Amino acid sequence: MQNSLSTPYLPKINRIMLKFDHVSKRYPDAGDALLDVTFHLQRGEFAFLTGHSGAGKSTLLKLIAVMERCSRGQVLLDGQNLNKASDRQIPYIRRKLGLIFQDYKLLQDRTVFDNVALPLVVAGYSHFDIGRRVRAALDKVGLLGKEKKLPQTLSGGEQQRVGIARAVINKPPLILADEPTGNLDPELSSEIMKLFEDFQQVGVTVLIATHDIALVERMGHRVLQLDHGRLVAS
Ligand SMILES: Nc1ncnc2c1ncn2[C@@H]1O[C@H](COP(=O)(O)OP(=O)(O)OP(=O)(O)O)[C@@H](O)[C@H]1O
Repeated sequence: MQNSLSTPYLPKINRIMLKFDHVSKRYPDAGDALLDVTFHLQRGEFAFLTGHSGAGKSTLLKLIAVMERCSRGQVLLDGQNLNKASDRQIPYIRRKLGLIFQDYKLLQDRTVFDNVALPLVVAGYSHFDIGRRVRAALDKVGLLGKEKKLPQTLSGGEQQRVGIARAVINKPPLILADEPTGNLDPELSSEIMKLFEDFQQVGVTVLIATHDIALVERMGHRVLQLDHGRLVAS
């Protein structure tokens, strides 16, 4: 029998952040975009997702963000079965994710501050908390002096940093990035990747889809490789 004194009152933490269990995805009137994909990411892992154009990288990320649902198998995010998630639960699931895109997806008529603040405004944070947290996030990505600028006055690398600050402002446990350095030169790409590594250092799980094989090889992290929807290396 277990001694209750030896059992600390800790919240249950799933060591597995993300699990794909025999996942397939078929789009109507198209072939299988993913076929029998099985892997998992431990909390705090850093992995790249690679593969040719059309291999299924974006589809895999969309299943995690519940922008698409799988046709077979199961996707579990932090222990939650996403197949069973109701539409009402989707905003709460997405708060666990920091989503980063190749084209930054910034609001061009809003300042850097407003772009980064957006998730906190939506979540109902106080004015005081928003100011404090936005400045801390901008400091982290090296943009503290640029809070009043409009995105189009910034370089590509700076705009992506704004996108990253916005993605991490809610302290999500999982960062998903789809070709985050696709529009950047090698030096800026390395700087952005260094930022992702900094988040991993504090326990965040990171999954980055990229075509940039040279960058992937240079960084030496785990690689999940898709080929025509099948996972051929993990
Ligand atoms: N909404 C959709 N409807 C129908 N087919 C789709 C849809 N989205 C993707 N596909 C198809 O699924 C396959 C995988 O596409 P996906 O965008 O996931 O690949 P990818 O590896 O991200 O490619 P890229 O590197 O070019 O972005 C492709 O054959 C694509 O044409």
